Amino acid sequence: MAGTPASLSGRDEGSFAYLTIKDRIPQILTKVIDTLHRHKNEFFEKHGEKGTEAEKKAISLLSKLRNELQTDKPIIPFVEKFVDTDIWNQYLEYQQSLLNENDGKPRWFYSPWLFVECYMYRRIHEAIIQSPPIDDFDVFKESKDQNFFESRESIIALCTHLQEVVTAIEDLDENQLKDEFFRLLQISLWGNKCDLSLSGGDTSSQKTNIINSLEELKPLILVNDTEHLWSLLTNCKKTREKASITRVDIVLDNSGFELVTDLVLADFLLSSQLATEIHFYGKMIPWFVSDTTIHDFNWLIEQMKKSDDKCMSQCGAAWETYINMGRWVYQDHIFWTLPHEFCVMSQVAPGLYAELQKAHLILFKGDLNYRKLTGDRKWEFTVPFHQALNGFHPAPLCSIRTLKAEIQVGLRPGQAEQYMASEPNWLTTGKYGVLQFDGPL
Ligand SMILES: O=P(O)(O)OC[C@H]1O[C@](O)(CO)[C@@H](O)[C@@H]1O
Ligand SMILES: [Mn+2]
Repeated sequence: MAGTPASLSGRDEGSFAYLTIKDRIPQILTKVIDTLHRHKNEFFEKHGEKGTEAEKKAISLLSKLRNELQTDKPIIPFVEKFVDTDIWNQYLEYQQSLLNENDGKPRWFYSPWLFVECYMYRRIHEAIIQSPPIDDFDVFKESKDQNFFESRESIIALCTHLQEVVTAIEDLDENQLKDEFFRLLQISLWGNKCDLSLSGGDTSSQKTNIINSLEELKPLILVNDTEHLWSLLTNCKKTREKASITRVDIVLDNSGFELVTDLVLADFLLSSQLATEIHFYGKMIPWFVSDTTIHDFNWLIEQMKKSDDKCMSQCGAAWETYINMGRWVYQDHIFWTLPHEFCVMSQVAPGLYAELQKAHLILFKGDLNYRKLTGDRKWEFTVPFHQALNGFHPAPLCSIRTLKAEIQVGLRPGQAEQYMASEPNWLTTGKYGVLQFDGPL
């Protein structure tokens, strides 16, 4: 693509991309294989010998995949028919077309990191769907659920807080509402620390009450555009006609604690009438270990509803009502599990792009979405966010992301250098975060 910098890639030895492909991805694959092993008896009980055979088949396909990766073999096309197989295989051809003659085929440690990392998760899915009758098994389900259970205390604290706010909402003045909005945005931001891909699939839950840590964490927000979000939504609220809507779309990231923080924010947006309708987008297949699928979304709300904690169950019941009333809408689209940068969405998935255009504001949760928003490219730190979006402007948008990849744009001159000097890994530990807005002011 002319005028855009090169992609992050495993070609850069020692880079985070390189280390992810070398260490983290094989570790995740090994965990997936272990998980299948551990469920052997369950598969047998459910499907008899056929279940055992399927487990063996999936494991052999995944072992082959791990071997291809570790020996830097060419990226091979998908064979199993699925809704996105043709698009994926076309994309593989496109990656091939970008190479010079003597570069050979796209390879794990040579091609763009975003592409090969997405490809790995799609290959895991292929191994599973090639192994009926266990073809609907989510290899990451167990760890996603564990993250939710381990975060119980923080979830209770958060739900208790939300119930207090919602009960008193009519009495809150403009400043108090604004403070609450900022608080819940920050909670949703730090909720993004809890993904299971960065930790190589190891547990990463929220064990402390995050509300008490917000002040301490504030200096770690490198770009904080929350004022813009507040102006935009209060403006919508003031100018809105009686019957008209304000729609906020949330492109979800991880299930478990992070999803609770997002739903709490979504609840507040409706309760405060800053929005009248929320649309959520999840993944159609298990993705980057902890990403939310429709099963995770429904499962989590069900767990909340039947919790023995009163505030948790109140939240669960309210959220179910929002869904039944159509004020919360969950939407799937295969585009979210393709390897494409978002700047090509209008060509690759025009229907989805048109859908996003209906939003007054789009919130993109998490690091992978940031990588796709900016194309996972080696942008200068001071390049404006608007420029790095490379033409992707369906509606005003905001990235809510903790930094877990060597990419960040829109910083002030000197800001990056300041962190670089004292903390060489500042870009990849999830310690820092951004609430970064793009849209007309
Ligand atoms: O859940 P998130 O915030 O998208 O983070 C997933 C992250 O996992 C990693 O790919 C590491 O494997 C990050 O670099 C990546 O973006
Ligand atoms: Mn994720």
